Amino acid sequence: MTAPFGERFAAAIAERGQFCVGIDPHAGMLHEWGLDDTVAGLEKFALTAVEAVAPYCSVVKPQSAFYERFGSQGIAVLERVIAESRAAGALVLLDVKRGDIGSTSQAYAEAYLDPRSPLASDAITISPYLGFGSLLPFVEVARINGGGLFVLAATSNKEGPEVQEAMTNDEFGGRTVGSAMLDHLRELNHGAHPVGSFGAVVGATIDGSGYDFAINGPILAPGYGEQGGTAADIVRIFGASAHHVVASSSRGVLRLGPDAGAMRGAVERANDELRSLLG
Ligand SMILES: O=c1ccn([C@@H]2O[C@H](COP(=O)(O)O)[C@@H](O)[C@H]2O)c(=O)[nH]1
Repeated sequence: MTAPFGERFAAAIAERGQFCVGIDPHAGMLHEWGLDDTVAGLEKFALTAVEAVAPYCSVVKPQSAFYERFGSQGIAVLERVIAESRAAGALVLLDVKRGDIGSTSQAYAEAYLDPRSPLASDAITISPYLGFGSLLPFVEVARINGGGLFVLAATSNKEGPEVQEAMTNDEFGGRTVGSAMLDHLRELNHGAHPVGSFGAVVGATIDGSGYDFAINGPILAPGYGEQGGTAADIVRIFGASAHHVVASSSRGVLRLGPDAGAMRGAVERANDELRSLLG
């Protein structure tokens, strides 16, 4: 039986560090690598990046949108990215930001977290915009299969605060929407050791004051690198909770390709920097 995601996450970052690489085959990046914006270009790009970084980082985060763009053939490439990243020993966090009414959430959960699915990953990102309760099928399927979830709480983009910093009414605790999501995660992870399986997405670019990040769960911090987030920001934003954070960068690493040594070097530098600041 697969161990709970939280256990596997804690072991992975202890062994390989707190840096996550996003495998995001942007059309412009394919062009920079001298590849065509075709399925063949996508496959070459994504698998070259996986081979260069997956053996050296704890978490690999393919962004589903860049594969979906090519329809079923792009999804077939995503399946290989997932399989080859896992074979290289990295945890795969598929960035799909799914979420719907409960019955549909159930189907999404089975698509990404049931090991019988061709897209089965270690963890996925999910969106709570239909209410946290609508996500409970994801929680059930994750529990059964040892999977992990990362719920959007305080995202890295400048538009996020319109929703995430809106206040809930008294019936729902009179707190910001982002804080409400962190509170739900804290409840789900209560008592888990070494850390729970239910994580938050919190940008490495945000102010962060006003949030309590002690959720006893993993935290994905995208926006590191290209969007301006730094290792110092991880310490500033998360404080004592920083030891459960993976800082994620996509373009910041991929821009160095197709030179595998350069991409691997970027992973090692980021891991070293995070280790020296986070201990
Ligand atoms: O708050 C969020 C949530 C997800 N993302 C995703 O992370 C990467 C960022 O890519 P960079 O090239 O390192 O900027 C991308 O897949 C986003 O969809 C995010 O940026 N912010």
